[in-house]
Amino acid sequence: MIRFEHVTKGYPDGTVAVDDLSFEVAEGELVTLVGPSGCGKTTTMKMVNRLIEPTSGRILLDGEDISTLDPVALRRRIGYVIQQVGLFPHKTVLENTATVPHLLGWPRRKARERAAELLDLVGLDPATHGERYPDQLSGGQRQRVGVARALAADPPVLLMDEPFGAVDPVVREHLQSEFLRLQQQVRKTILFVTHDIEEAVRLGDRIAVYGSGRIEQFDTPATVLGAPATPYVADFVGSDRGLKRLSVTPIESDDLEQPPVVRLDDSAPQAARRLADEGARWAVVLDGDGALHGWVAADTLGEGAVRDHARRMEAWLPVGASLKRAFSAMLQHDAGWIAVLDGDRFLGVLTPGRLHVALRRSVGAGLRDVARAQVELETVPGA
Ligand SMILES: Nc1ncnc2c1ncn2[C@@H]1O[C@H](COP(=O)(O)OP(=O)(O)OP(=O)(O)O)[C@@H](O)[C@H]1O
Repeated sequence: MIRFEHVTKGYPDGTVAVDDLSFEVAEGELVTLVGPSGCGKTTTMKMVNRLIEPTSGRILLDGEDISTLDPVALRRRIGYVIQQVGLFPHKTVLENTATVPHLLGWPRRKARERAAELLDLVGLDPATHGERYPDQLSGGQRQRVGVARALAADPPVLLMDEPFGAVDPVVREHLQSEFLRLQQQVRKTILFVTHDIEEAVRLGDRIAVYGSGRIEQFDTPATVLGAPATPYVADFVGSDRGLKRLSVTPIESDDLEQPPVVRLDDSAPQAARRLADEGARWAVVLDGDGALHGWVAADTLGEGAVRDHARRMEAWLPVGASLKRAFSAMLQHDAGWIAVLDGDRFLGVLTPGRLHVALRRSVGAGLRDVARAQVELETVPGA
């Protein structure tokens, strides 16, 4: 969808902001560009909407060389969100959001309807917030208007330059979660600049880690954290990269252990004998429909049915949740294992041992992907 081919940007004073950059962003993919200040992230992004022209190389959008396109028409195909938001102070939130549809010549009513729909999508009530002016909103709300405005004309591509940089960490995390949810719905092709590695791994399908003017590694968050390509990347992602990896690795059904399972209506003495035979100290308890009810300890199984002795499960997780959530739930409930469900269906339990295996699996899987990434990076000398 967006392809950089040997793109270099040099300035007359000899500064090389971006040096022979080659990479590709697939349709519907969110790529985060991360690196220290001055490494060329913003330059990379601004070359896509031609706010900056490369010195050499070319950028293709959907196969078309963007240098052959009219810059104004090009920008209307590309949503742009920046940290300072850049809302027009004398226009209402609704008018701000409708800016691009208006420029595209949409009828006024249609543009306003679209703007209201978008405000709703980013979590702002158009009736309450739509008629306000930007200075009557909080910083987080202004960022959301910025995102809504960028999406208004439904551009296939979004460029986002530290869009959540100006808000406090709590609001920021909230905006990131909402943004991820939104991206699930709209599936735009996104280049997202940040200097925050946490944000980069949380949001990116893939991450480009920048050194000075060059990409040092371009891969999935799990691989960048699990197998940094260079000492520079290892240093940049931080010594706690193992912990960060927990948050980008999902629980898969293959990671789970299968403990003994009993049903609520089973006879308790029979269940006790079975657990004793299997040498198990506890079992998961399912109801008649196979949905998770809770668990039962072998040494508490007396007379009657399992339901008379079973305890409700305090915590469980959906398959696909992050290992970080699993680990955090184990700590919070002081539990040695956590049940994992697919909808209502019980899949198995995650234990600390399996969690470790899952972490190693995520790096292995990431490494298998490296072949693909190398193909894309092979034209970048030294990367
Ligand atoms: N007009 C210019 N003339 C000379 N050098 C420039 C010019 N504009 C940018 N640069 C330099 O290009 C390099 C890359 O800048 P860029 O804005 O892309 O960095 P960045 O990674 O986005 O940094 P930040 O996170 O601080 O925004 C920097 O060293 C910057 O000083």
